[in-house]
Amino acid sequence: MNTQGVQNSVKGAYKPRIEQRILIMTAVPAERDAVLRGLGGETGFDVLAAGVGPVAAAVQTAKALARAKYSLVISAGIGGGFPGKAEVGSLVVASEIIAADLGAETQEGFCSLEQLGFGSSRVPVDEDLLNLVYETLLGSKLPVNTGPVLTISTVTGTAEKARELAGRVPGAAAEAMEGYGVALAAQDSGVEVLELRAISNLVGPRDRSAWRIKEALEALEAATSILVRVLK
Ligand SMILES: O=C(O)c1cccc(C(=O)CC[C@H]2O[C@@H](n3cnc4c(=O)[nH]cnc43)[C@H](O)[C@@H]2O)c1
Repeated sequence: MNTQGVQNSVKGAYKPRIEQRILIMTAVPAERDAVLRGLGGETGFDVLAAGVGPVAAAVQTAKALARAKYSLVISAGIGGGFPGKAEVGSLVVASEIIAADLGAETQEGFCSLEQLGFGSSRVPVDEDLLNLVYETLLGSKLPVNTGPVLTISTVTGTAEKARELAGRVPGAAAEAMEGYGVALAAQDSGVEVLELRAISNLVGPRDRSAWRIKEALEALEAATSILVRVLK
């Protein structure tokens, strides 16, 4: 928990200590616009489209955090769901934000930053905040799961790679391309972070024609319109 928020022992009791803004980072304008529609003109939120990938996300998040005070940063957008963990059209709230391809390939398999001794490839999510968001969405009857969300720089395009990632991160629910960049910038500023993904496709063999972007953007909008009531 950082110094900008207050928690007590009651589950789901996350409350910003003073009125501060919430920053929502998306990748592309279509995601930003879905979030803005969900917010319905509510004040206290800044919503940005940073570009695709963790580097653009980190750079733009850090710049935004330098411009204003925020109590919370949310990485939001569409994402791929791991088969059996998150269906197309559903939502995933990250329990942990993991840089899944940051490391080294070896003859024995993938070596993470931790294994290489270069720090952490994982950014934790505050448990009370996660519970508040997950339970709110669950209560709203929107299809929602929680689990680790992987950040990758290259969209997974084979069943073999999907199996490798799921094997490496037990319980992995979704993958996307920005969460870890947003999370690292937030962590560096001592601000809490969340990642919310609306599932447009399954992680596995590439079939861009099967991506259900419209449905995912509608789910993102619906989730935002529910969450706006509890996050402020
Ligand atoms: O073409 C469009 O209309 C359109 C509208 C909104 C978003 C897009 C994107 O292509 C966004 C790219 C964005 O999506 C995330 N994403 C979605 N599925 C996956 C996946 O299976 N693996 C990794 N990332 C995924 C990712 O965060 C990209 O930034 C197009």
